[in-house]
Amino acid sequence: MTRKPDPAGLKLRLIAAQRLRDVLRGEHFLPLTATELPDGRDRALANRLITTALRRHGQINAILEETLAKGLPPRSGTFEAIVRLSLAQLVFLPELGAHSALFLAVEALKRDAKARHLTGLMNAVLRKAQGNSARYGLMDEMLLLPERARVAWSASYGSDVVRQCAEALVAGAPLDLTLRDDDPELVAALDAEPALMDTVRLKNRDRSVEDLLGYQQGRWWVQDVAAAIPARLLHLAPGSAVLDLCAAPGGKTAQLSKSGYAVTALDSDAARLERLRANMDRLGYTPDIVVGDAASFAPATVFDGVLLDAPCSATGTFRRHPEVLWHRAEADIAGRVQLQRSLLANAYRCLAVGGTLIYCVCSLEAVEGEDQADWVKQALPGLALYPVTPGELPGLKEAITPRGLVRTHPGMAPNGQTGGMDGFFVARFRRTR
Ligand SMILES: C[S@@+](CC[C@H](N)C(=O)[O-])C[C@H]1O[C@@H](n2cnc3c(N)ncnc32)[C@H](O)[C@@H]1O
Repeated sequence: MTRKPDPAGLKLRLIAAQRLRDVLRGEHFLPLTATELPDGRDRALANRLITTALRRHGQINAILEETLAKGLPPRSGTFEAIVRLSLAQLVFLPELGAHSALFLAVEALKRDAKARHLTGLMNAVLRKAQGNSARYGLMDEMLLLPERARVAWSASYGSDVVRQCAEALVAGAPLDLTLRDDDPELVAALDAEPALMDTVRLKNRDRSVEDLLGYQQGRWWVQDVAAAIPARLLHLAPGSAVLDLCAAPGGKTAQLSKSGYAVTALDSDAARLERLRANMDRLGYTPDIVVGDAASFAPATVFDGVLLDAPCSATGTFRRHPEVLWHRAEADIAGRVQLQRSLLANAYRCLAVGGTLIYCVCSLEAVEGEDQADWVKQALPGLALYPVTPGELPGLKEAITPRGLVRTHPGMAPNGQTGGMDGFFVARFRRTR
């Protein structure tokens, strides 16, 4: 007996469900690649379903609460991933058609021995959601954010910014590039617009990063406009010795190299440093590369500048990694705060008297940002705050706080641009003794 061929669209949903399941279990979201799903249209659709399910995670939680009286069935294989992908399609991507969402959800479930007994439940949930899809489509945007983030961000920035963050979560992020050289012809050919200093923003993007003009020749690197701010604030003389702690994959190493500094790039993750090395080879920069622990690294000679881009909750990157919002609990943010303090203390030891330290995190949590600047004041008295002035960030004065710290969030954009920016915090210090 010959087996019936799989219905069209099933394979991509099975692969998407696997990827979403991994992310729900705590992995970082990486879009499916051509190796995983060679057909470009299938791949684009699978990635769209996953990203919609992740961006709408909070609203889908509310739908599941209403439609699953007893909650998610335990030990049910891919059930949760499939129901989330199907709700994403049914409610938030109606142009893809309801029929395929319902039919392929059940077909996908039948392929999973741990979940195939739940086809009745899947049908019931999706039919209820279909009946209510107009109402679900208009759900409160605030449901998009977990309560922890809503409360913490409201306290730090006010409710308007929280709403802007919710809107930015749905909108996603544009692609920003930092240019290796002043290159107006390249900017025009890329259909990009100047965003801030040597950062440009692509207006349209119809291909993968590697296929964009100038990538292979190392004429730019991908870096959100907010992420490009910290390295610009060092202002040292060319040739100065600069230590880039926590450097991989090297966006800031490339900027420091471009400024003409003698750069040492350190990271504890050897595999990520290999990516840094490949990036520097492509761009033609030659920093010293060191595998080491930034909390205990003891250089033979101190540095004129240290940039500490500390490991953090990464909640400022939620437009590209919506899962960070749901993976970060209070306790693990507190763990990162302690790690950041030990890295700050060692960054101070690595810095020459008179040298400049930049501390930054891609986080929207004040405990990892503004509060750390307060901690430095009382715990590391040899470091004095060296305020950032409005003239240093033309077109982005609103990001500079009265104390001279830099705070960006997705509701901001430089020079009247649209498309927002990552949430970043930057503090600059000088070693006084
Ligand atoms: C925010 S990422 C750095 C991004 C990088 N600066 C850039 O601009 O491309 C944080 C990095 O910290 C590294 N890291 C975490 N703990 C570390 C430690 N104790 N010592 C050195 N690096 C560490 C991670 O491996 C990761 O590459």
